[in-house]
Amino acid sequence: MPSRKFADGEVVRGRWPGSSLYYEVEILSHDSTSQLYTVKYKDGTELELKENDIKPLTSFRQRKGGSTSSSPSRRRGSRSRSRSRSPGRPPKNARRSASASHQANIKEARREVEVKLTPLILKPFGNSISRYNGEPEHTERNDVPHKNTQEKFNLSQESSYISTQYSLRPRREEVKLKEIDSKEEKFIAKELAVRTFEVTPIRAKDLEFGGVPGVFLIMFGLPVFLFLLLLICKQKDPSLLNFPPPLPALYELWETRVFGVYLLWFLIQVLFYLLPIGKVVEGTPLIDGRRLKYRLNGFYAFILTSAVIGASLFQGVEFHYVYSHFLQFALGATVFCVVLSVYLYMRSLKAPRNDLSPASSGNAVYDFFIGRELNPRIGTFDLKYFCELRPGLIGWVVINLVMLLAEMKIQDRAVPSLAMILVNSFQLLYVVDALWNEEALLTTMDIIHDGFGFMLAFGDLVWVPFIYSFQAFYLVSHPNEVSWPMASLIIVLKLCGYVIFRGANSQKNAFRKNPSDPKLAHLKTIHTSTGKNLLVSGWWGFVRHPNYLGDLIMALAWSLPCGFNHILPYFYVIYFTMLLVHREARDEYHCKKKYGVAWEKYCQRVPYRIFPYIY
Ligand SMILES: NC(=O)C1=CN([C@@H]2O[C@H](COP(=O)(O)OP(=O)(O)OC[C@H]3O[C@@H](n4cnc5c(N)ncnc54)[C@H](OP(=O)(O)O)[C@@H]3O)[C@@H](O)[C@H]2O)C=CC1
Ligand SMILES: CC(C)CCC[C@@H](C)[C@H]1CC=C2C3=C(CC[C@@]21C)[C@@]1(C)CC[C@H](O)C(C)(C)[C@@H]1CC3
Repeated sequence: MPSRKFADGEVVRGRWPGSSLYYEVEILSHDSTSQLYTVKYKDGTELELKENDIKPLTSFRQRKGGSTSSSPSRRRGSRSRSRSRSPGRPPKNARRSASASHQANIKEARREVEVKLTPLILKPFGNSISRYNGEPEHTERNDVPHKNTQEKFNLSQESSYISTQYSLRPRREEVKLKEIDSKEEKFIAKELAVRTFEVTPIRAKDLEFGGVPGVFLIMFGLPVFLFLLLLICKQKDPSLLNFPPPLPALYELWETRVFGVYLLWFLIQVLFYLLPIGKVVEGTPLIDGRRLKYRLNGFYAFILTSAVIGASLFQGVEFHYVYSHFLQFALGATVFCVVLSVYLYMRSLKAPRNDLSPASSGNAVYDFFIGRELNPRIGTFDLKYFCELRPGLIGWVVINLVMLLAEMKIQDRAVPSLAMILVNSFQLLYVVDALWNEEALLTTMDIIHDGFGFMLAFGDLVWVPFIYSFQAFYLVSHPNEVSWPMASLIIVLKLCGYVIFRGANSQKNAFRKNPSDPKLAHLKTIHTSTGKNLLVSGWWGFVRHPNYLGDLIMALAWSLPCGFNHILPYFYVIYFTMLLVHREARDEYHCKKKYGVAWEKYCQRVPYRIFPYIY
């Protein structure tokens, strides 16, 4: 195995890609396969460099007097606003490295020529995000001259869908110099673009969910856990202190007829998805700049499903069958999800590199879980997008209705209990809201970052319908009478959660769609070097994930109608807190990589992640 020249932690000088400029960097790691070093610039930018592009500090001659540019960022003087923002361009008065002395003429020439580089942004939702939003005295830009402010040129794959390229606009005519300048800039821009669009599998240390052992455990543990929960919940005394009931053998749970009903449900949803109704929108730009088209007809699918369910009830279809075969349905959905995951993994092996998810790692087990392909499609049929909102989410509402009918039947009630009505209506609102705001799904981590594999297939098709309906399932065999004053308090809590959840999501979506929306003009923002801004006031100035806070408050309101006799109905709140805390950490990691210094500034301005003054 070839030996490495530089050790981890060593401070050296690394060449900025595409230029002949060297900046102080720290060696983070070395990949013996690709022979690349991961280095960190002073502003936090992490890049992979070849050994040839790294020099020991001692090989640089220091010049007295000049200010040192110690990162790809440039400290700008008074006229620097109109000058290049290229990482390869040296700052005015910047010290020159000895190794870059052959560039001297070019650099001298640059002093005479003013060149303006304008970031070309690949626009999410077709709106420019390069415009600065907000009043100057209320906002801060991280690209104005500032002692500690450095530009960050993020080349990570996460940021690639908003890649920043550079166009040159010479202000004065100086043909020769302009040519030299433009040649070098074009080269830098090309290299940046190439690197930006590169899909490199993530290294083992970056694997999420506890890496391979973690995802292995989740894949086997979660289905078992699901069946245990459902079995415990069916017991007369569903206390967790009781000995858990034994899991039935798989053949006892398997019913081909149930599986047939499940497939029929799935196919009906496919049919509704394919209906040419609803507007077509473009998703966020992909790694290669392409933007996929999505038809927004989830709400119509819900209306049509409601019509079919209503007609079936009218025809006397026995919905109790779903309740009495609930475990069998859960098994049918799990089997379907495993088959789907195998198909997704197999087809991903033939997928072009650009179609792979940034989360994929190259490890078969991990990729089977997280999903290798980002947007698997059969023609225009987007499998992930379809599964995320249709069979599982709408299925959840239908299951809740089944539980409501089962409660009336089993408890011999003329009308459903207030607790059941509360749970049903709260969760109906949540699902309808998701379908009504379907376009917002296109900017979620699931669509942009995670591939479509076992995790989302199981989450969408099994976990959501069979676990999210758990409160209603619990109430069928464990009635709880809720007083009207208590119900009023729970309704207020639910509405508070909903206002925060919807307000935060809508504010962010509107801002991402059109940052210069006059309705958002009062909001303060931080500018980032990707061209995208971050909101620092409004909901996003309250905590860093106000939408998670709202979601969690709603989750509590869904459980409270079940009373306080058992912890079981609170399982959802506990699980969801863990999910969102973990999700927040994942998002934080990606945003830090994407926005660097600007994200750190945001964290200083908005110190709490989800719960104000707590976390
Ligand atoms: N019921 C359930 O089981 C689940 C529900 N959810 C819900 O789904 C919704 C979407 O969640 P999720 O995709 O995780 O994440 P978010 O909708 O919170 O999106 C996070 C992204 O928002 C952008 N962002 C972060 N901070 C700011 C800011 N200050 N200003 C502007 N943009 C910012 C960043 O992306 P960029 O800058 O690139 O735009 C970041 O990556 C949430 O409401 C969540 O509660 C999520 C998981 C499970
Ligand atoms: C069990 C696994 C380890 C984890 C599974 C997680 C999934 C259940 C969730 C991941 C993200 C989700 C979203 C929603 C439902 C749950 C899953 C699939 C969502 C569709 C719920 C409705 C919201 O309004 C939303 C914002 C559209 C949600 C998007 C994310």
